[in-house]
Amino acid sequence: MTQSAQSIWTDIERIRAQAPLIHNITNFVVMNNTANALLALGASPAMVHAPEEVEDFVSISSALVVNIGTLDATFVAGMRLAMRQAKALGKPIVFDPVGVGATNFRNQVSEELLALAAPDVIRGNASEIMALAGLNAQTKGVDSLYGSEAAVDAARRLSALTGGVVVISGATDYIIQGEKTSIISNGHPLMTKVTGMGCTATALTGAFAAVNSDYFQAATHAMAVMGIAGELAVEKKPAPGSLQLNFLDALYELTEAAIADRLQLTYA
Ligand SMILES: Nc1ncnc2c1ncn2[C@@H]1O[C@H](COP(=O)(O)OP(=O)(O)OP(=O)(O)O)[C@@H](O)[C@H]1O
Ligand SMILES: Cc1ncsc1CCO
Ligand SMILES: [Mg+2]
Repeated sequence: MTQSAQSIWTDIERIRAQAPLIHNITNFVVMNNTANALLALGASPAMVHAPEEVEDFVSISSALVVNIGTLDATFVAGMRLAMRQAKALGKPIVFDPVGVGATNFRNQVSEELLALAAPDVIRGNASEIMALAGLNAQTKGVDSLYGSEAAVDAARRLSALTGGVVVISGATDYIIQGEKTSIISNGHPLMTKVTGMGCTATALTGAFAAVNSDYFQAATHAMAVMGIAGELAVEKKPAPGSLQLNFLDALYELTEAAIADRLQLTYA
């Protein structure tokens, strides 16, 4: 048993024991998927975005996940209030810049939110991380046009700017903070055929950040679990509908042995 597998398992046991309340302001597409993934992992999700109540909700939650996938002015108002409150209370903030680079609205809102309350973890695909770092990156709506390795320099600059962790997901996941880099090579290409697997990675990162205040470790653990659960699900049946269901079962049934057997984690 490697130390890394043990440390991932310790976090999963904490999540299962504590069932931390994870406050999600997320998009209409993935609300159901990410709530179910958080439940299967052992956390307690709530999808709460009304500006009238987000501050109260942040104060009873263990982490805040903000995802800009289906943005409008009301969502933005809720995100501002929630992120400011999370900062004031020292709760971890995980940010998913879905589709940033595709429109000026997404670019402006992301820039404003980052300046308002620097996220502890940002998770995006390569196009999103490059766009967020100020590069004029090409994006195809919410899908990446680049491999994750193309965004490593951008992620490092973004991490220097926020002081937080930046995760680039893809065939290989890079988790970057300052000079530190961890690399997860788990996962399966079929995962791109289910909507919101990236958003799910972000939501799970919220659960790990709720139980592990070393956010570099928390993000690394979340990406490892994401990839391993994806592999287990594809092995049950390699098709998108089944993958979506079997992924939840894999999260729920995950064992320390499966993590130790499959973990593909290196540090650079
Ligand atoms: N080609 C691939 N090979 C192996 N695993 C992959 C591949 N592409 C994605 N994954 C897995 O899927 C996870 C989600 O990453 P992806 O980069 O596809 O998110 P995304 O583009 O933000 O998705 P979405 O916007 O739909 O939520 C990765 O962390 C990884 O585990
Ligand atoms: C498909 C889609 N469109 C807006 S958000 C979202 C979920 C995947 O990012
Ligand atoms: Mg995405």
